[in-house]
Amino acid sequence: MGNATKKVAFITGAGQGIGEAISYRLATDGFHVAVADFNLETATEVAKALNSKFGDNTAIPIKVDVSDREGVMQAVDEAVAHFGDLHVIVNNAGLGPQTPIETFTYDEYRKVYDVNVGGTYWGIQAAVKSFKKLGHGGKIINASSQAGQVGNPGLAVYGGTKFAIRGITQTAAKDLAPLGITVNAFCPGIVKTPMMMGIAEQTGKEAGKDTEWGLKQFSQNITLGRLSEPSDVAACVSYLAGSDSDYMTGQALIIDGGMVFN
Ligand SMILES: NC(=O)C1=CN([C@@H]2O[C@H](COP(=O)(O)OP(=O)(O)OC[C@H]3O[C@@H](n4cnc5c(N)ncnc54)[C@H](O)[C@@H]3O)[C@@H](O)[C@H]2O)C=CC1
Ligand SMILES: CC(=O)C(C)=O
Repeated sequence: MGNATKKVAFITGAGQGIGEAISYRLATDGFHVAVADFNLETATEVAKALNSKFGDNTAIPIKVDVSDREGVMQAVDEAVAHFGDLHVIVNNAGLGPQTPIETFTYDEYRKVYDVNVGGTYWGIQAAVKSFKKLGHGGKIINASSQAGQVGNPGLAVYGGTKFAIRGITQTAAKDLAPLGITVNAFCPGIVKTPMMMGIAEQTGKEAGKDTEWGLKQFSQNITLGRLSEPSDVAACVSYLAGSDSDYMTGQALIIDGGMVFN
């Protein structure tokens, strides 16, 4: 069994955007947080900020490339060795480039699938290995998207990965329930992060317009009339990471301000 006094969460893509907000929210909820990112500089900044707000050893930064299976295994082991336990993994890291359907290349397809889908597979495997070693179940939380609910123009590759992540979530939920492990996904709408600003900029550029125009193309049908803050998403992930969601598995929680109605 593990020996941490607080629960422990491992969060990928935690150096900025939604992952940073999830790190902050789970630290607020009382978790130790492994702030894992390809960019060690931003991960270190986030961990430093959490330690200064919530106390020493609340968080540690970890460098990881989620597309590298062995690297993910090692990164999760590093977090468990440091904190002594693991209860939650949030497979949040993702890439979201525009990929025009007629012209995207093999390399673009491979890169996005390796990070978004591969990173989710390897995060699941690493978490299960640790949960089993620690002798308890746990929670696996995967980042899908509203673009994994409906097709978004220009996002053929990204959208494919986000639909795939919902499928992986349902399958893993069935495979892992006997081990006391729940697996759920979250599906944000249009969230004000560097990723979304990049997509909006490119959409605008291709139409000879600016980023603001590009953003409007994605955000004009939001029922609540505003874009999402990263903290809106983090609040729902807090629910998925906590005991209130214990009787929930294989689900995809849609947090999109009413863009997609099922
Ligand atoms: N921003 C949005 O509107 C939406 C985002 N999402 C999903 O939420 C997740 C987070 O998105 P954002 O915060 O917007 O993205 P972002 O691009 O702002 O941040 C992503 C983070 O992941 C890290 N990262 C990228 N590749 C990595 C790799 N191979 N290994 C480890 N870390 C890596 C980056 O360094 C960065 O810190 C993604 O999975 C995205 O698809 C879903 C729906 C909407
Ligand atoms: C970036 C993203 O997930 C969108 C447009 O839904």
